[in-house]
Amino acid sequence: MEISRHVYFITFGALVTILLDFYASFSNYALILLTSIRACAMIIAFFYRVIYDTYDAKVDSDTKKSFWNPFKNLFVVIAAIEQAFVISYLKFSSDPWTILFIIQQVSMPLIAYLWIRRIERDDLSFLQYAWIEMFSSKINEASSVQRNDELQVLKRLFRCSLEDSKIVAVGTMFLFAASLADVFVPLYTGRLLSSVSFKETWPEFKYNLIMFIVVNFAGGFLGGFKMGVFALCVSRLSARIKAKLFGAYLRQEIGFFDTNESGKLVSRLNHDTQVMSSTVANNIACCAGALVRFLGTVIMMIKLSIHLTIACIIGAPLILVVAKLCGKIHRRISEKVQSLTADASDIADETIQTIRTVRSFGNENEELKKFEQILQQSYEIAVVQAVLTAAQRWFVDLAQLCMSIVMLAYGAKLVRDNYITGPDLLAFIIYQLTLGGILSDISQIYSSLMTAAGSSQSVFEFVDRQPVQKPNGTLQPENLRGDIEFQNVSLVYPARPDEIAIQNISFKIKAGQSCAFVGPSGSGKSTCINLLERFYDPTEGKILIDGREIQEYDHQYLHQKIAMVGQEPVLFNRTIRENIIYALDSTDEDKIIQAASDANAHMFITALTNGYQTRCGQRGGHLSGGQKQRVSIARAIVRKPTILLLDEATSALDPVNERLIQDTLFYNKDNQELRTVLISAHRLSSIEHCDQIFVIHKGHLIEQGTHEELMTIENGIYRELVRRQKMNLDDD
Ligand SMILES: Nc1ncnc2c1ncn2[C@@H]1O[C@H](COP(=O)(O)OP(=O)(O)OP(=O)(O)O)[C@@H](O)[C@H]1O
Repeated sequence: MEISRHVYFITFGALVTILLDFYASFSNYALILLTSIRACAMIIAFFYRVIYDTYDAKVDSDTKKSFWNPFKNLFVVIAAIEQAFVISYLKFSSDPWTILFIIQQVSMPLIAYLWIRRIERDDLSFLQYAWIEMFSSKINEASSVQRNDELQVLKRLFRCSLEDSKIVAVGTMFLFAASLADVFVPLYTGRLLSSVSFKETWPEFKYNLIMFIVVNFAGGFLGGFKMGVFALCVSRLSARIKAKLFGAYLRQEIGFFDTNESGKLVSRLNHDTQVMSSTVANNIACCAGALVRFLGTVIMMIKLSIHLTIACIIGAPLILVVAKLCGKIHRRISEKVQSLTADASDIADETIQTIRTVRSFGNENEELKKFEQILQQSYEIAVVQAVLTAAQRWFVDLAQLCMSIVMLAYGAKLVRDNYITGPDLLAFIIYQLTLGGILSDISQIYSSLMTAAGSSQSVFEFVDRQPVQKPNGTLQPENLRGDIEFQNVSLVYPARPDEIAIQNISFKIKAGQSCAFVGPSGSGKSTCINLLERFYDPTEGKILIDGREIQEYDHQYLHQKIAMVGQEPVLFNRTIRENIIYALDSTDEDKIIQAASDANAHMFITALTNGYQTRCGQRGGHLSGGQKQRVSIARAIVRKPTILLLDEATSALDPVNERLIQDTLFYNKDNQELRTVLISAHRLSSIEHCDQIFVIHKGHLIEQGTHEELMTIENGIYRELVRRQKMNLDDD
């Protein structure tokens, strides 16, 4: 059915009810007045709608809603007050017609309100809609698609927690038992209080006292167990999700890390997974508990007095409307506070990470000022938030107080008319207050479940993400010779999809050769080396090692045979020894010392107080640039690679040391063979002796040959680079 037809249908139904109300309330002027106002409002809205739908179908639905919403809310409020009047003037009896009439009166405005909202939004089921309507505080933010997604995500999260089904079952048992005990607390509190105030007999007082102690003790005791068990679930779930997410990160291709900042990924890992696990375990538990308590409380209230229960249900929307209105503003403000807090922590994080740069520019005060500015902004918003929190509390309390006054006045009338006893009225009032608490609990549970769904969605997206790289093969030949071939290789980096980093590059390197990539900065030298490490797969073309495509090889095998020392060698915050043997199962001490000696690092390491046990600091920050380079060279050669990739690996060393190390690098002492070595270097004097030199310029391979051959090319780039370097000119 179209939206407008729904509206006509509802409006027509409401008009019929109004006529019925006129008929029922002919002797009451206040009621006639209210009914008339409602009727006028409805008629105006009805014709407005007809005109709108007929003549101005082009007007966007938001504009229509902005007109329709106040009317609709007005109907509901007036209808609720009107129904309250109608009921208060009824002569209550328990005959089915009266009950039917009451149900119709109570349900009509609620149903109309819910349906109108439903049709204005998305095609949700009535129950889904009722749930969102009653408890959502972010009505306009999410589309139905999102809500369905959120529901799916929550279901999946729930399934994840079911892996601990036994623990969850025990927790749920305690939860139901504790909630059941809680249901009886108001009853016996009321009875105990009234046995004191109405001076009941000692046995009655004793019974109420014992029951009061029993239900309170049982509620607290079982509740404690429940909390403990669910806390266990939270930590198990959190550990599982964290491990899954971390595993998913490690599976991704390097391009993924180019496009997703590490801070964001770490925050997902630490913060979002925690939010997910704690919210789902705690809130699903709380939700189940709250529903048990809600049902129990309503049943007890009906048992104590059906009249008061109905009056209470009529008033409840008023409190919900107030709470929801404040909640909406509150949420917006807290989002702003959260984003400012995140900004502040970003600045702090970045400044601490780059403290050396900040210090070298003497920019500490500016950074502090920036930080303080954001703190000030978030403080100002926090003040508004504090005022609003107070106002919200005040409004909700006021609404509750009004409700309580009405209930007490109406309750007193019922006591006078002998519909309810004094002690039961007291118990009822306590139940009514408890119900308010439960409703607000449920609304908070809903909000935090939605927050958890938001966090989970992005976490699951990462968990499900399949790396956009060809899967690794299984090839593990016993001997890898070390022949390399590039066939028309091109690469576009994922972070820069519009630029070609290298294009149509082809060359062959024989096993045991040493080759160098040279060219101006940014020309694509490191890119060629990265491709051999399989950090990226070529966008076009093939890379062959010993005649087989690089992706056919097993991942672990390939990285045992190919070692790389990068431009900015990264060491782990572990000991030097641990850094050298990184990713190796076992290495005897002699081999470690041999590798360190070959990398010309043994001397400086043994000169340190703790020798090989010296810790390197974060990213190797406790060592000098040259020391870091030498430790990482040792790390590369200790595994006796068949192919060694050196990307500016000796740039921080003096020429004498550089030459010394290079001589040992080309030779694989294990099998007494030369190894294939690829060097990317700016210092051209260090690569003159290489078997082949590839000159790369703007992503193209433009010259290739030995030093001597390249020096003979007239106007050749290599020759020009050598000339400029000899004259100490910049090579860019
Ligand atoms: N991860 C990346 N994402 C996007 N673009 C990149 C990435 N790495 C390099 N580039 C770009 O690719 C081009 C080639 O870079 P590459 O690092 O291969 O140059 P290079 O010749 O090694 O330079 P240098 O001598 O300065 O190290 C450059 O334009 C660079 O900006």
